[in-house]
Amino acid sequence: MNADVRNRLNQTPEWTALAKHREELGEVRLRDLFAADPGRGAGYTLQVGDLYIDYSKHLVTDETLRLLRELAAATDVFGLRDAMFRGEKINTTENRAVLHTALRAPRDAVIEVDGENVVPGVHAVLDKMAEFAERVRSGAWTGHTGKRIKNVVNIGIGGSDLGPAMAYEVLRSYTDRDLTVRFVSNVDGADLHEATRDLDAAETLFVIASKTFTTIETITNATSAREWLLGELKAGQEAVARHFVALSTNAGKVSEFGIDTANMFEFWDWVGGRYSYDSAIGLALMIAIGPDRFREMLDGFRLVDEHFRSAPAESNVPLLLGLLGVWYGNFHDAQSHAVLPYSHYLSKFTAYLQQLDMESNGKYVGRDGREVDWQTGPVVWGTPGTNGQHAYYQLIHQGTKLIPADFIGFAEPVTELSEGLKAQHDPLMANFFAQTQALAFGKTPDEVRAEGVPEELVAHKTFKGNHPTTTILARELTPSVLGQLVALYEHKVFVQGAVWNIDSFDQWGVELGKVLAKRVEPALTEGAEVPGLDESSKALVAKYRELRGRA
Ligand SMILES: O=P(O)(O)OC[C@H]1O[C@](O)(CO)[C@@H](O)[C@@H]1O
Repeated sequence: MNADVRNRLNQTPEWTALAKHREELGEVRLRDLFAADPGRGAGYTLQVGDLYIDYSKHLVTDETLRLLRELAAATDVFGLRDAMFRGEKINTTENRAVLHTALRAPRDAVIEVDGENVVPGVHAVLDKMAEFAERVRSGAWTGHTGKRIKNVVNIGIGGSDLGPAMAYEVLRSYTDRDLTVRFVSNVDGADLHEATRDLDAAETLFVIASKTFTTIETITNATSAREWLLGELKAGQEAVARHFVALSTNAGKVSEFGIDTANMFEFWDWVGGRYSYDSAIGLALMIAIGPDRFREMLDGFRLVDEHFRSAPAESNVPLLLGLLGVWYGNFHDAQSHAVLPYSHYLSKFTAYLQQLDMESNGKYVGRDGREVDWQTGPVVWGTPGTNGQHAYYQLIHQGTKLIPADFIGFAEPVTELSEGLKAQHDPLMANFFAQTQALAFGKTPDEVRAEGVPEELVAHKTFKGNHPTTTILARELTPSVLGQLVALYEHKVFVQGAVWNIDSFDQWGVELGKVLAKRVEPALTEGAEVPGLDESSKALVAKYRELRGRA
């Protein structure tokens, strides 16, 4: 499709057909869709790897899905997908390939960037990580004073934090429980303070994770961590080598910081920060769960990569999930998307997805540099479901907004729970199934009346239902299943960016704030004049200085 036509996405026949179809469907009711097709519950489902996907509770018909697939074909989603897998530079604003899929490619795969096969490098780093992780886990790697490492503190932010921190939580029951693993991201000194205050520096390894190794928050925290360590050990610079390793693409900056590049685990500019936790950025995770589990996780990623690459449009799960998001965002004016896991271990999963999705698709400029005039990425939010039920589910059930949601749950509790605690799994999952049922089918006024509810309360106790959800169900939360889930969302985000014609792999929107913070800081510390500072910010800075006794 040529660029001009492409930029007028909402004037293409495929888009117009969807808009017309939406009008014709009107207020289609899930109750009616199920009544008309008793096979819908079992029929509107797909399987990818261990993930069973139920999309029956969506406001769609076969015709909706067909039209959405036509939009995907017209926007050449699969063409862009193939270009990504081939290593073409589809991140055009940064002139980079997008190859997180190469991070989980098998050893014998050949994926070229600028004529060079990147797969041997990927496996060389994985092997180096595995060797190091085993040395730490076995006690062979010791600190400066000869003590065994018992604590690992990952310092990084954004993609250099959220992924490994999330995965560490998810796979906690697979971790070495004798190791303390913590994640520090915030430049607020309280974060590092709380992470280190009860640790013995002689037993602590800092993993400095930064793709660029220039991110102010990370370098500031790493510098403070080094001061803390040297102060606690009463040692000189020579102690750094046993207590600091770096995960980065920037060897120059790593050695400038004082970390021996022999202790650096490399990755590449074709790995986006938010797509990086299965690269060297996962080192702290690998130390925690061990190399074998880490590789199982990579296998899970690969399984979904292969599915995305080869499954036909009708059964391609990332394509389906991406298109459902387009349906609600562009044809129902939904502004947000909730991800609601029914697993305590997935407590950081939605926070991780926020960066993955919102930093990727939160854009109003298209690939051609022109402003788009259609909605792009949604606000992604959510927390573990049962907690949400007692907080914000009221709004999902009876509020005025349409909030499509993903429900993620597991048939089995984690193995290490006691029998008593395992017994809590059925009540947990009863909530899981009950909620999507209530959201979809609600409760009619007549059903409420039949319960003898006084007439003045009938409206209050009525649930309109028709709230769309996807249910993702797997037997057990394993490393492989985590990899499958993450790859599923990565590719879903990809599909949406492709349809909307935006570059999902840059993040220019985070730059302005960084530049302004640098300019404002001298005003806070020294009262320096900041040229061009607006009146509101000036007054706020003055108030800050007054409150800190600096005025
Ligand atoms: O790994 P780095 O280079 O420190 O960057 C951290 C994060 O900062 C960002 O660039 C946003 O500011 C993210 O995309 C990235 O994950």
